[in-house]
Amino acid sequence: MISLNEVAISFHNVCYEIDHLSILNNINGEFYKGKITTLVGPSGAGKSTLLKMCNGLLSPTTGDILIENKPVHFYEPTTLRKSVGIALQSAPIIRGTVFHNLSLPYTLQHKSLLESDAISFLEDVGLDHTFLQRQAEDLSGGQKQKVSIARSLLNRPKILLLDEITSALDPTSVYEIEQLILNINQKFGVTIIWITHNIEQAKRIGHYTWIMMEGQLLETGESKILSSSTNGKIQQFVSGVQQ
Ligand SMILES: Nc1ncnc2c1ncn2[C@@H]1O[C@H](COP(=O)(O)OP(=O)(O)OP(=O)(O)O)[C@@H](O)[C@H]1O
Repeated sequence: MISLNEVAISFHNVCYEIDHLSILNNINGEFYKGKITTLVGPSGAGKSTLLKMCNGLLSPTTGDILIENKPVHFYEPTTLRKSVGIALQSAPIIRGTVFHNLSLPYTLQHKSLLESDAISFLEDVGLDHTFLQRQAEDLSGGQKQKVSIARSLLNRPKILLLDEITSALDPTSVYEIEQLILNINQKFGVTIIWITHNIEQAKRIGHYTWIMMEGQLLETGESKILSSSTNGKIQQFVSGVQQ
């Protein structure tokens, strides 16, 4: 039986310009519900720009982006930010305890986070209750990233955007973060879009991959395209990154 993927986000002829400079050029493609899509390409290809369009941080100059079949501008910005979470390379941590850091999205919504819920969010990212009262600034890079991911789960997002979240981490932490993202994807069915410069990671983690270059979407498909693509530019990019 063929199972058809449902679409979480679709791009239709999306262009983005700054000061008449083309940053994204006619992007057409789909991110599938409950799947992990890795986004790869050389520095400056437009990956972060494209990611920021998925939660309304940036808007296309022309073209349309649909989230669950509705245009991005249909959603109220705070509703959109709740259903599309984001985690960045440098996990933003503020002074105070892990509990204080975790509570932040709720504090901003004038809500309070129950300690039992905070523990459950920490457990989802592989940290036990003893972390709750630790000073967040004293944590290792990998632990800070886990707290940041736990915080981005607080609003129970349907979609999670990840921008190079493991590029500053040691191999053990990289492995742990990969495992917890896989777990979040499987346990909660969260759609993941993950920018990475690590081709092996893109193949290991992604069900699908988008390959971008110079503001264009060169190829999309199952992540094996990173090995099997016959496009010379892609072959050159992949072999260059792996050297
Ligand atoms: N506000 C801006 N003003 C001018 N140029 C910008 C602006 N934002 C992005 N750009 C340019 O757009 C291009 C794409 O940037 P973007 O950060 O999306 O690339 P990227 O693929 O994520 O790169 P990297 O892998 O290095 O993070 C780059 O050439 C960048 O310099």
